[in-house]
Amino acid sequence: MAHPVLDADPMIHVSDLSLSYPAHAGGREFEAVEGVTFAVARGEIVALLGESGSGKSTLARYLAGRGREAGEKSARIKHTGGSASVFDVPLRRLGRRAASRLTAYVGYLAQDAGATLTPELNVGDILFEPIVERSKHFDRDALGERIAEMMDIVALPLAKLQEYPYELSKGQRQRVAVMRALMLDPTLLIADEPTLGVDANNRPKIVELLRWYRERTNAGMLLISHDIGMLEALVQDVIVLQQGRTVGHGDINEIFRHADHGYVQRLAQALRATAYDEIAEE
Ligand SMILES: Nc1ncnc2c1ncn2[C@@H]1O[C@H](COP(=O)(O)OP(=O)(O)OP(=O)(O)O)[C@@H](O)[C@H]1O
Repeated sequence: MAHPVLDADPMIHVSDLSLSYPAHAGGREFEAVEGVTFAVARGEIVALLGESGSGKSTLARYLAGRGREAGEKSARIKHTGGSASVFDVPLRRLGRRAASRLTAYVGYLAQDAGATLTPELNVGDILFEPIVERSKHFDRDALGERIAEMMDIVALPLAKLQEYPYELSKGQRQRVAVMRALMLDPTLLIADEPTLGVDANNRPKIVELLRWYRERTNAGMLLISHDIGMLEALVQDVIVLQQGRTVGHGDINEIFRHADHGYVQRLAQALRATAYDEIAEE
């Protein structure tokens, strides 16, 4: 069984990758990602962009080693072509044990993760949960200090540690979810829309948290985000998907300035317009 090589460079290597959802409810197998090629170098932050339904979440979940984790069979991702590896571990036919070995190092923030926090746990327990699940022996004081530092960065008062998800706003829940994804010190973070549902004033706090984490650990990141503030602060390379295929790939400024694909041009315009709207709001 392949063991994760944590200093592998690139961290993520994807070549001509195709991913499908199985046929269900009388429908056909659906190819969500088609022939995608890219790499994320060690310590690099790359963004995946593209309109709704372009395959971003499918690709992110698969690369996070969670492709077969979905409860329903119909949501399990099938590797139908090409290759993908993370920390030199090939993802095709990844067994359960190999997956759990890999996911110990790959943090994953699912889309809308703030909405799926365990309702019966308070924020403190939600943050400790991944650690407790891994081992009963940990330095509670050191972790407590780290949690306090993260709470400060995302501007959540410490009193919130005692509150339950239903007592928090949507944006507060999302901030807790992002903190939780960092608790196991992932060497690679794959995050699906980390600032989604967070108001414009609080989005920079999530950006700040990711920047802080990255400075501490030099972790690599694959971010799905259309948040222009986040892209500008953290990202250099972007991959643009449309209907499962790559339609742009390269330096963010180059891609947006010299976009030769109509969709990328429209996306760049839309992102600029969003940024201006936000400035106008403030
Ligand atoms: N469980 C599933 N079964 C069949 N098709 C699916 C399933 N989940 C997603 N799809 C389809 O796969 C395609 C890619 O979906 P995906 O969620 O990866 O796109 P996305 O770019 O992340 O979109 P969004 O920005 O809306 O999250 C879509 O056409 C979607 O309808």
